[in-house]
Amino acid sequence: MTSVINWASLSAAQQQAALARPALADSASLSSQVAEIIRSVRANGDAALRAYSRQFDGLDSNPLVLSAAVKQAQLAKLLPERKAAIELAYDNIRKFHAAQLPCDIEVETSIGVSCQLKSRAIAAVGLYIPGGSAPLPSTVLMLGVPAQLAGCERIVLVTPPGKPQACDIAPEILYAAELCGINEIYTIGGAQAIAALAYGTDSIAKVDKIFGPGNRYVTEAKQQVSQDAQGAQIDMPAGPSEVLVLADSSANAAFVAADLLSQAEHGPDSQVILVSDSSNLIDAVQAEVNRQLALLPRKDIAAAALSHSRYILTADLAQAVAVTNAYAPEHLIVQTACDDELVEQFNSAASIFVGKWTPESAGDYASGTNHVLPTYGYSKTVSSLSLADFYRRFTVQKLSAQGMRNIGPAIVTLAQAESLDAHANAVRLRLAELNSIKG
Ligand SMILES: NC(=O)c1ccc[n+]([C@@H]2O[C@H](COP(=O)([O-])OP(=O)(O)OC[C@H]3O[C@@H](n4cnc5c(N)ncnc54)[C@H](O)[C@@H]3O)[C@@H](O)[C@H]2O)c1
Ligand SMILES: N[C@H](CO)Cc1c[nH]c[nH+]1
Ligand SMILES: [Zn+2]
Repeated sequence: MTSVINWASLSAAQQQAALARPALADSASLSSQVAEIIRSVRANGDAALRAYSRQFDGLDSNPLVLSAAVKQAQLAKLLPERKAAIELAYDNIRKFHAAQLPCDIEVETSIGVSCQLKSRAIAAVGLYIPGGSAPLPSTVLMLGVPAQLAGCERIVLVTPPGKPQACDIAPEILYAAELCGINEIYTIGGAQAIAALAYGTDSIAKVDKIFGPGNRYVTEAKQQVSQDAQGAQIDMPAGPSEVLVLADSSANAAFVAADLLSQAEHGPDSQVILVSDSSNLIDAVQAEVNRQLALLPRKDIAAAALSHSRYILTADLAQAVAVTNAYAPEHLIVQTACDDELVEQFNSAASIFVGKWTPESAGDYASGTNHVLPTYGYSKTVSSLSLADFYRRFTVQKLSAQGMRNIGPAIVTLAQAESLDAHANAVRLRLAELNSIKG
């Protein structure tokens, strides 16, 4: 059993340490390892991609490009009930994201001065679908549906190939991709896939923006390429899964334990936290976690994640809310006697699951919300993935002669205040011309 942390007894430094992310440990060596992978892909292109597939994914020769024939052969293996479930999830995700379509706006700020805000789809997007430890067709929907709705011209999907062959991309991934109209698919994963999307190789043309979650290598690579002007923009740091459950004595311990385990099974560096004002509930959840863990096929992975899980006892629910806001979880599940009241008090969770009938699995797969979410505490300022992320916004302004007369003098005054005479001249010349026409 993991020991229970009594929050009130910790110093500020101990509280901060108790909320540290395991995936961020040893970040210096992670950063240099990933930098070397990116450097090698930039220097050696496809050859580097094949070498890393051999090293990390155990593949002797990776074709890199998924052929139409292999795709059809894999799709033929799809089970009907899985096809139906993917379609249900697709429909719900599409409904929720279609409601987010941006509207262009036009405002006349002064008479004769028109300002517009327009949105246009980003032309080329790269979607990273994790596949190291489990293929995630649900992530194809989370990224592919908004890319399709936005109307991105080129949608590229990369995913690590299953063993023993590069063509072993799960049929569910391929069917979800087909629903989203994605035809350009590459059998690569990890930091090397991110480098290929950001800089291009002989087989893969570079994209403008990279989307998608992944393990610590993938997430670090996304952050590195986004800091290079020649690289690519990214959606957000969406690393190893995290869930914080805030529950009181009214919660169902078996449900809470199942919710914690559902994220612990993602990977050894996932993090799951229970915060409660009830020590009885914490004891009951710990017992349930041990009982349910033993029955899981992925118990070794979940056990590794549980080794850095936390059970935090707070003095009351107000303190539980404060701990939750300080941690800024990717996912927050609330199971208390006053859920709706508490929801208003959270200011940093990326996605919130309210009440005993709302497991995180609902949002992971099929409620319609997006499961690509910021981790590592970034949700304090970074939002969950939405349709807007697939657009670029830009402004358009147009002044008529009257508009120039109306705001020109103020522009000249402001330019003079900034000692930027050339700025002022660009307006003075026009005002002079207007005055001469008038005269
Ligand atoms: N935050 C989110 O929105 C979100 C959503 C879904 C999944 N996730 C997370 O995505 C992650 C998926 O991880 P995964 O590992 O299963 O798949 P992945 O596709 O992210 O990573 C697999 C790749 O990692 C590379 N790799 C493995 N070991 C390496 C090493 N030692 N050095 C360098 N590269 C190495 C390999 O190239 C491999 O192909 C999980 O942590 C899961 O929690 C997050
Ligand atoms: N919980 C993950 C996001 O952290 C998303 C996911 C996909 N499949 C199952 N779960
Ligand atoms: Zn999940």
